Amino acid sequence: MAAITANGLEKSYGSVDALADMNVSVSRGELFGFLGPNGAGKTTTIRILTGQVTPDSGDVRVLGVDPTTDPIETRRRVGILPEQESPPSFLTPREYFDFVGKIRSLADETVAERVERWADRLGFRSKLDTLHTDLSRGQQQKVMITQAFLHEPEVVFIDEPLANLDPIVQEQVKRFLVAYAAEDNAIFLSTHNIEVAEDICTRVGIVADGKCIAERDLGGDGGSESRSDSDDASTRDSENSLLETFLAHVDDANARDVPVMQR
Ligand SMILES: Nc1ncnc2c1ncn2[C@@H]1O[C@H](COP(=O)(O)OP(=O)(O)OP(=O)(O)O)[C@@H](O)[C@H]1O
Repeated sequence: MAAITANGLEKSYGSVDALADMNVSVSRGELFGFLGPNGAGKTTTIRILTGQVTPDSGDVRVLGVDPTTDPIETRRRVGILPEQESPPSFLTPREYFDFVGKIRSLADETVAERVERWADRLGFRSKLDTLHTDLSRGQQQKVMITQAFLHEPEVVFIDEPLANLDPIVQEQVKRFLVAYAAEDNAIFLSTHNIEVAEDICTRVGIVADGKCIAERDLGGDGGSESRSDSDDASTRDSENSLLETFLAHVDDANARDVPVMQR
């Protein structure tokens, strides 16, 4: 059973069609990159998959739960790292993690032990008792990464996890994400950053105009293995870099005459 599926998702905001027949499926063990330009529909898809927005039509399942009818159970089971979200300015990281631990039904000792581990992993131990308002953007980002993984969820949705982090921490987070997905979890990673996707993702979906217009297997180590079903487009993709694939499909989509890859 796939960890995440979305079939035929449509969503409009007034006259703006954010999603138009979005289809995507992610299995356990995958670090799936969701790659697309501004306004392509990535955040809207994540918000539907995490029960924050109701689609106009289409079916979604996350760990067998329907986020449209059971958003609370969905959010209980998954981790979410939203784009550009800050921890509460009036709390310290330790207070915030205690709060997150409570709503995640974690024992106090479990929270304390995991917080220590994450503070060491990301290098913010000295800031655990500093108000968030006095932390840098990067330090706040480390806190947000920690809260997403605190309950060790089987599925994690991440919007641009590496923004504001220094190169050493970026590398640590990337290696952590690869290892976490490999432990039979699923990570859904939305990004504009093709190099990051190429570096760590097992597979990417390229999104434009509210739908997934192409997919590419990367073999999990930045390799260039192509999909097993070899139509002309995927054969061509296997010979191109991810950047070339991305630009080709997005340009095609913008011209609105792309032959959509069969999925
Ligand atoms: N709450 C909203 N009200 C109106 N329009 C919205 C809303 N949320 C998203 N949109 C529109 O829906 C489209 C898809 O937006 P979405 O945020 O899903 O794209 P995205 O791929 O995440 O973009 P980015 O990479 O810039 O974050 C855009 O045209 C956006 O302006």
